[in-house]
Amino acid sequence: MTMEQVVIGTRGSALALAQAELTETALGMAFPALQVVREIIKTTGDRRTDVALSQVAKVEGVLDKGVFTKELELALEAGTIDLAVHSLKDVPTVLADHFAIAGVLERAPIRDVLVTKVPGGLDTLPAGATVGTSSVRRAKQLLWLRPDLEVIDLRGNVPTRLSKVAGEDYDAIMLAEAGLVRLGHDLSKTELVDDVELHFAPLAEEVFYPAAGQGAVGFEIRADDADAVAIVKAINHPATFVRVTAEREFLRLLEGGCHTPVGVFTALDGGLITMQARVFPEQGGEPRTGKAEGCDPLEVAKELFESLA
Ligand SMILES: NCc1[nH]cc(CCC(=O)O)c1CC(=O)O
Repeated sequence: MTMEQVVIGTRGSALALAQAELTETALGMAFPALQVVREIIKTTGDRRTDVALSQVAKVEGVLDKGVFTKELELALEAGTIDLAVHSLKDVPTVLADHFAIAGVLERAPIRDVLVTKVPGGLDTLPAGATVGTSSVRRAKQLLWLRPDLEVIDLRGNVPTRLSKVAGEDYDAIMLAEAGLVRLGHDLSKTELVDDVELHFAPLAEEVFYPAAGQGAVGFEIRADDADAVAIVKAINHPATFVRVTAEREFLRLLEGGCHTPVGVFTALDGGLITMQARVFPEQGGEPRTGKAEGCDPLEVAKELFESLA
């Protein structure tokens, strides 16, 4: 990139575009003279809405997840973009050496939300209700908290999924609060979708553990692009960066050994990081939960990992 112009790469979903716009606004405020160009890139995850998300990586041979990020990395590599805007929870915890996450936006809420056709929350869903999600983390926790529920795979971007819960196949679905809020939904009200009234029930993170990095937007750049590093540092939100660094490090340590569903979240109070995790064994059974505290994100992650290992 030049210091006159930066090309940002984004997926084309409504949420991705909303996040690209937040990024452009932040860049515009920090660098009024900088020309910001937007390049929309389709990823494997956007093309393959026909297969369950957990299968996309296998079918398409995309290693280490990366189903929503690989094409953006290819564009970074090719120099067609200088900065990739990602939902951080979709970014693999291990990047090639020539890439880096140089900064993040201020985090949106981290909770998961149950979207239902009858008012109420997870406790009041009728026995045997069907809940749509494509996340193994959400599926495991749902069935652990409510073994009577039926979890059904559900793909598509946020507006598509809202439309699906309004239909007949699902009594409820789960979505990230961050995505809903960034798309302008007001969770304190009911909402009419396809003439059906939908209710939003955010689940406290201590009840339903979010994904590492949930609600955060991360900026990936070429590690040797000093100009890109500098502009990203200028719009970085340090408190969010500390929290997501801890969460992603915890996930990275776990992934070294196995591929298990995990929920993890942090809080930051002054300089003190508190991290809690819920890890489901691969073979099924009761999850392990743990908590660690400290001031260094990598150390907190390591301590929690070791206490659960
Ligand atoms: N590809 C799924 C994805 N990646 C990021 C978000 C929402 C925003 C976030 O959690 O940061 C979503 C949708 C969802 O989980 O409901």
